[in-house]
Amino acid sequence: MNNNNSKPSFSKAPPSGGGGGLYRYSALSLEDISRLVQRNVDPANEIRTLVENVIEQVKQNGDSALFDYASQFDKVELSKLYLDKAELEEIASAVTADQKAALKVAYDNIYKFHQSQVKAEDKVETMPGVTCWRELRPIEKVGLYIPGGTAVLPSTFLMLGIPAQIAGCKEIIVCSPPQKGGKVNAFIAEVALMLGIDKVYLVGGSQAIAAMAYGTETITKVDKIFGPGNQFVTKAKTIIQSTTTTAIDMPAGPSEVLVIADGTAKPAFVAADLLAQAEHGIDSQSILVCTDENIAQQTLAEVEKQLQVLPRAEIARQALDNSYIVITDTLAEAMDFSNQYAPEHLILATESWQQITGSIINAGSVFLGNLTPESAGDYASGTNHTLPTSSYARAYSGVSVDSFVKKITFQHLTKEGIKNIGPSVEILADLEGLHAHRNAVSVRISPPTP
Ligand SMILES: NC(=O)c1ccc[n+]([C@@H]2O[C@H](COP(=O)([O-])OP(=O)(O)OC[C@H]3O[C@@H](n4cnc5c(N)ncnc54)[C@H](O)[C@@H]3O)[C@@H](O)[C@H]2O)c1
Ligand SMILES: N[C@H](CO)Cc1c[nH]c[nH+]1
Ligand SMILES: [Zn+2]
Repeated sequence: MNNNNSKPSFSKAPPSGGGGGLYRYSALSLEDISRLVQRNVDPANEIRTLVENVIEQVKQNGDSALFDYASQFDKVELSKLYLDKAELEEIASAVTADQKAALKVAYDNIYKFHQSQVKAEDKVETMPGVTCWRELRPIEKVGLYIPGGTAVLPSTFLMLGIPAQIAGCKEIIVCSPPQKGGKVNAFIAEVALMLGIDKVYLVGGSQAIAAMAYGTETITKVDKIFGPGNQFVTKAKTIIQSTTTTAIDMPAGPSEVLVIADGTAKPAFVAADLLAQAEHGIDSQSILVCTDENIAQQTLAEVEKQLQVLPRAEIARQALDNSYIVITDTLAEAMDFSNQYAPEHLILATESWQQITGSIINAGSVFLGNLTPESAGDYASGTNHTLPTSSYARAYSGVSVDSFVKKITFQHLTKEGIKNIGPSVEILADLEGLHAHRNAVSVRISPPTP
C-alpha cells in the first residue's frame, strides 16, 4: 500500500492468505481476524521482565531508585523529586492568554460533562420494611499519571484531575516524567494551578506507577492509580493491581483508532483522523474498515500527502507500518470487524451513522459522522480521553467520575421488615448449612425467652 517511494503505509504483516496490509473481510478466516485484532502483545515477556525489575527496585530503594531512573530513562539529573506551588507558578507564567483561554474552554466542557454524571440514587423498599440504597464516597488517595515521553499531555491532566476534583478525592498525587532541567512543561504547571494541585512529582514510566503503588520516602502510597501511558506504564499498572492493594482505572496503553467509512466518507478527513492517532507513538495503531475501495485508495493518497507536512511524520509512519485496511461489502460487516477489534476510538465516517450505532458492542469512545474529529474528544468536547486500549474496551469503560468513587450499599430493616424477610433468609441459610446465619435472623424474629 505504498503511495510514495519511501516506506509503505498500512503494512501490518498479512495473516495467512492476506496481502500487503489491505484485506478483504470475506477472505479472512477466524484465525486471521484474531491475529489482526491482537496488539501490544509481549510474547517473550521482555517488557514484563524489565518492568518487574523496575518495580522491585522502587519497592526496595524508594526515592533513590527514582533519582536513578530519571537519569537512566529520562536523561535528567534531578536534585529533588517534585515541584512546589511557587515553582509551578513560575513555570506557568510562560503560558499566553490565548493558550489559557483554550485550556479554560476544555476545562469548562470537561467539567460540565463530568458533573452531569453525579446523581444521587433513590432508596428502594424491596419489601415492606426493607430499604436498600447506595451512597457515593470518594476514593481518598488517588494517583494521576500524566504521560510525557514522546509528547507531554496537559489534556490528560484535565481529563484525570477534573473528575477527581468533582468526586472530592482528598489527596491527589500527580506524577509526570521530568523534562529538561528537572521541570515540567508550562501547560502541565498551568493545569495543576487550575485544578488547585500544588505539587507535581517529576517521575515517569513504570517507576512512577511503582512509587504510587508502594509509596516512597517522598511519594504517598495511593488507593488507586489513573492515567494512560506507553507499554511500560501500562504493564506496570497491570502488575501492581495484582501485587499490591492499589487499584487501577484500566489498561490505557498506546492510542488506537478504527475508522468505519463508506462511499459518503471524505478521504481527507479520514486520513487526518488516522494520522492523528498514529502520531502519538510508534506503537499506536490506525485501522480503516471501508465498504468502498475507491475511498480507501483516495484515503491512502491523502495519508501520504498529509504525511509530507506532518512534523511527527516519522513516528506516524512507523505506527502506520503496524496498521492495516479491511475492505468489507457492507457497513454491517464493518461493524462486525470493529466489535471484534474493540477499538479505543471508533469513528463512523458515514452519513448513515444513525443506522449503525445500535450495533456497536465494543468501543471506548465513538465519533459520529463526517464532521466529528476524534481530536475534539481528545481535547475539549467534554468526554474523557482516558480510554481502554488493546481490546480492553470489551470489558472496561473510559475514565469518569464513577472511576473516582466507591458506591457503598446500605440497608435498614424495621420490625415489619425482619418479619417479612426473615423466614426466607432462614430457609436459604438452612439450605447452605450455615446455621449461625439462620440464627442471626431467628434471634430477632423470636428472641429466646430469658
Ligand atoms: N489510552 C489512552 O487513554 C491514552 C491517552 C493518552 C495517551 N495515550 C498513550 O500514552 C502513551 C504515552 O507514551 P509516552 O512514551 O509518550 O509517555 P509515557 O509518559 O507513558 O512514558 C514515558 C516514560 O517511559 C519510560 N521509558 C521510556 N523508555 C523506556 C525503556 N526503554 N525502559 C523503561 N522505561 C522506559 C521513561 O521513564 C519515560 O519517563 C502513548 O502511547 C499514547 O498513545 C493513551
Ligand atoms: N488520543 C489520546 C488517547 O488515546 C489522547 C490525547 C491527548 N492529547 C492528544 N490526544
Ligand atoms: Zn490523541
